[in-house]
Amino acid sequence: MPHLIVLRHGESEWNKTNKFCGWVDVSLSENGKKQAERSAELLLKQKEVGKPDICFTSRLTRANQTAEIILDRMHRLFIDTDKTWRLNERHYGAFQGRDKTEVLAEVGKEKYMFVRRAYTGCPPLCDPDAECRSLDDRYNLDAEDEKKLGLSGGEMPRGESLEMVVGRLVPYYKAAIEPELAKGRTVLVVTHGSVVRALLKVLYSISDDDISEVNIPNGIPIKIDLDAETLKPRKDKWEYLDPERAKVEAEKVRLQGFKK
Ligand SMILES: O=C(O)[C@H](O)COP(=O)(O)O
Repeated sequence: MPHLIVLRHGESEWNKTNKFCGWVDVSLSENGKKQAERSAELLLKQKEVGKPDICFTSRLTRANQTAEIILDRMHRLFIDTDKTWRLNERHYGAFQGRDKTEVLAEVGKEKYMFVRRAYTGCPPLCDPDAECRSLDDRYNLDAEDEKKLGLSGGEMPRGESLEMVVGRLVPYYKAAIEPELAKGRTVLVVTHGSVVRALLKVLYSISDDDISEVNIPNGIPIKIDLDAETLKPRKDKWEYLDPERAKVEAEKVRLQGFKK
């Protein structure tokens, strides 16, 4: 039976300092590294799932570090690890680098939560020559793989809604990730909060309204057992490998910016 293991990276330095991050390439905090270690421990206990056969991650350091820590602890550093911009966090546009509490005070609670969690919520766009777009060389790194997969990334984003993340994720999921699951493999996807939300929305047919209530904690794996034929989830709800901690941490994510 194919297994999909999905998680958001461990706490980043900017998660810790309450800043919007998006495509800015920051590292894990020490706590984030510990969360990655704990994720590996949780996965090692999942005897029926077995160890990952292949890993997919983003072009951002915080996710790559998390993946490397997990694979190292599971003695699976030798497996293929595919990196792609399509698993990057949503681009947070002109909010990137800004303090969440300051943005909340500036735009008000309704707009703040609309941008963060509404399906169509999009931050103000960043300047075309903004620092964060220095990723474009790595973005171009994917050009060859994109061509092989029959994908074309188009213009680099300057700010994304969750709807836009779904739009750039799904073609990649179908072209690169699903074929691995169709082989009955265990696939590890180490990515970002918005991408996990996008994937859950598609896999569990979560409505555009209901997805705004979904918050993703740092560094707690979600195990999704898939039907071998349809590659759809066998259960109607995803399960965290540490459900109690996930509930507490997800609420903290929702409240980011409201408490200093
Ligand atoms: O990119 C970021 O700022 C965070 O990882 C996600 O932030 P959010 O939970 O406010 O969307």
